[in-house]
Amino acid sequence: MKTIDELLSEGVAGKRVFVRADLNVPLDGTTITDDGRIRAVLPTVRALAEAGARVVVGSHLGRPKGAPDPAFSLAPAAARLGELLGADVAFATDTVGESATATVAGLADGQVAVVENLRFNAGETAKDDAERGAFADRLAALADVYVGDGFGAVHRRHASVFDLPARLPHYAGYLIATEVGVLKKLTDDVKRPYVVALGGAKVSDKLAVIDELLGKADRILIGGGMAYTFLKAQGHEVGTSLLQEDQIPAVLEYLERAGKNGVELLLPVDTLVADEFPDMKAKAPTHPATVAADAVPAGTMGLDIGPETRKLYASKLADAGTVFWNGPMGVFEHPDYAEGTKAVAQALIDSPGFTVVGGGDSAAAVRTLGFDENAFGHISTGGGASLEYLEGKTLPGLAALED
Ligand SMILES: Nc1ncnc2c1ncn2[C@@H]1O[C@H](COP(=O)(O)OP(=O)(O)O)[C@@H](O)[C@H]1O
Ligand SMILES: O=C(OP(=O)(O)O)[C@H](O)COP(=O)(O)O
Repeated sequence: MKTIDELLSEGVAGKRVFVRADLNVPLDGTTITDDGRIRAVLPTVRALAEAGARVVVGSHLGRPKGAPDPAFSLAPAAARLGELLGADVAFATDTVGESATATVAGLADGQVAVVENLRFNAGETAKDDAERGAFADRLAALADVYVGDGFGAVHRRHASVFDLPARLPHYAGYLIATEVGVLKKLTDDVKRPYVVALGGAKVSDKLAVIDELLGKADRILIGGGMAYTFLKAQGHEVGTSLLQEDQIPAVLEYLERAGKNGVELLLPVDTLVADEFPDMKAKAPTHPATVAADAVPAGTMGLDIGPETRKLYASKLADAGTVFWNGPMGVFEHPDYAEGTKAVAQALIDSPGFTVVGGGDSAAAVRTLGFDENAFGHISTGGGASLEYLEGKTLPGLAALED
């Protein structure tokens, strides 16, 4: 994999460099609640700008449906990037259209532009190679060189991640180099017990990784939205909690295989439930009830692990040699459902092992809940990406940078 240092030594002054970043930051309206992912790409953007490149930053934000949607505009992220760089950052109101073309043409050496959300274009995420390729061709017309630095999206076979680098000279940015360096250590030299804690809301993606993890981890702690598919699979009521019904057979097989392989696959023993999902903006008290995991009342929604589970999971992390944690244990954005995530974060800090927190929201959670970033071994900007790396999978966005 050629790195950005090689690009810089070859010289980039006057060249248009497309940086595929992951600026998928959590937003409250148009306010960025955690800018960690923007900070993470600064070294790459700054080095290119200082070397006189015309830097074009592209990213997705959220999961819009292949068409413009103001709720997912990258404008707030572009503004924050400008503040952090201490320089004006131009913003194109489309991704490959007239605004993008004019904005990029107007860049002077050393200037930076952000183009609008890549996923406002159906070609970005299309399954069809030709459709993705056609969009990648349009992106390629905006640049002379490609730098991949959106680690959080390298597991996606998307046009800007996979097809675009094939069309331009390509290099890995500093963030990708750092992330891969740390995760490689986790695959090459795992100190045991190796404990993986999984939660969050991207249930379908993350249930799938357990398949491989059953051959690697000693303990897997399940929390967040994915817990309820397990509880349902065991025949329990889960009310209106997040549920991936089609993965129930897979989950039953995981439970069986864990038993055979001697892997501890732990589920919550209690959970906090409420009648409805909390209003995040109001942050008003919601009066959750604590119930046993096998006694979720019909019509209620599980929103955090309960106090007994917090204690259980902390004890399972207390002697860990290595910990990888992806996915908040509950809806941590609301104070009534943050205790599970806080308890697991604290247990990582207290654990003697090497600890990695991965994922946009997990990283945001530890920062916004007031934990010291330096108390963890590594905070990765990618949840799904780091999980798939740890599974040993070939990641499209890394493979594309290799040839
Ligand atoms: N029980 C739950 N029900 C619904 N959402 C949940 C639950 N537990 C956690 N979440 C949500 O999961 C989201 C983060 O999920 P995800 O994107 O998978 O994590 P990451 O970005 O760290 O990979 C958070 O916004 C949090 O509110
Ligand atoms: O937030 C992200 O991943 P993560 O939640 O697994 O950390 C990345 O920006 C990828 O987003 P996606 O899962 O919508 O492709």
